[in-house]
Amino acid sequence: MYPIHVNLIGKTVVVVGGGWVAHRKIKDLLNEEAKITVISPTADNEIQEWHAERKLTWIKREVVREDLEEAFLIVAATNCKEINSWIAEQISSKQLVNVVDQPHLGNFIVPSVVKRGKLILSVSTSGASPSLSKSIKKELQQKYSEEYETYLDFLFQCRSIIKNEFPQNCRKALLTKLTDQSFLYDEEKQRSYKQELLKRIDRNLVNEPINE
Ligand SMILES: C[C@@]1(CC(=O)O)C2=NC(=C\c3[nH]c(c(CCC(=O)O)c3CC(=O)O)Cc3[nH]c(c(CC(=O)O)c3CCC(=O)O)/C=C3\N/C(=C\2)[C@@H](CCC(=O)O)[C@]3(C)CC(=O)O)/[C@H]1CCC(=O)O
Ligand SMILES: NC(=O)c1ccc[n+]([C@@H]2O[C@H](COP(=O)([O-])OP(=O)(O)OC[C@H]3O[C@@H](n4cnc5c(N)ncnc54)[C@H](O)[C@@H]3O)[C@@H](O)[C@H]2O)c1
Repeated sequence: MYPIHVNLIGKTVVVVGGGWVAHRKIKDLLNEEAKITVISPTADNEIQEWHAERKLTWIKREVVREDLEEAFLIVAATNCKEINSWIAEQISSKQLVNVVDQPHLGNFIVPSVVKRGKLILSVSTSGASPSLSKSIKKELQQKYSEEYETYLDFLFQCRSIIKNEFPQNCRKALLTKLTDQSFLYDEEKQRSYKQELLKRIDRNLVNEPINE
């Protein structure tokens, strides 16, 4: 299994089924700003609310082949094994499909995820034990606290400045320095370091060492 992070903004996603498993996958897909269509004769209350709020489109019937044609990504999440396998058979080699009850029939599986802003930690057991993925996720939630969100924004901004303004030969040292744990919980230190970088650029001192 080759792990990748896919940009789903505006992409057409079809979820077949409207039960608990579909619900869990849809919740995460909504955060990705995908264009979601749910095909299912029944849908749980929250899926119906999302439909009413126009966050997704629920088509209240059984799936047909045409529903799948335009989709970039498909989740086969019905409680019917035969329907889920049939969905996997309809998919072209250019589409992504997740089959929730027979993962080997699809071409991707969904990991357990911790998000802290730009930091994304995803855990998979290659399907061996979703429960273990969930429990490792809980350990990571403890270890990687909320502060990482601000810290990642700081790293992103400093790295952009360094990449654009500092000479190649001193970039690596500066970038490594930024991952020093002492920055993590200290927003004041983050601010002053960023100021120092900008000051260096203003004064044309980009080759001088920085003592933070
Ligand atoms: C990570 C997570 C993401 C998500 O779904 O959002 C996810 N499953 C989660 C939870 C979970 N799933 C199941 C249980 C009950 C306990 C158990 O069975 O262990 C629990 C625990 C719970 O609910 O507490 C049952 C289950 N899951 C699959 C099957 C079918 C099979 O194995 O054949 C069955 C049996 C159904 C049956 O009994 O019939 C299959 C898959 N589940 C995966 C992902 C993929 C592999 C991930 C990996 O590599 O580890 C894969 C292969 C396909 C996929 O769905 O992409 C999410 C954690 C959410 C979180 O982080 O909080
Ligand atoms: N991958 C996972 O994480 C995971 C976890 C638990 C269970 N499962 C498996 O996922 C499957 C679904 O579980 P659930 O709890 O969501 O089931 P559920 O019974 O709550 O929901 C099934 C949904 O599929 C819909 N459906 C049935 N036939 C359909 C059709 N022909 N076209 C469109 N929709 C149709 C139903 O109307 C219903 O909304 C189960 O088979 C279970 O084995 C997977």
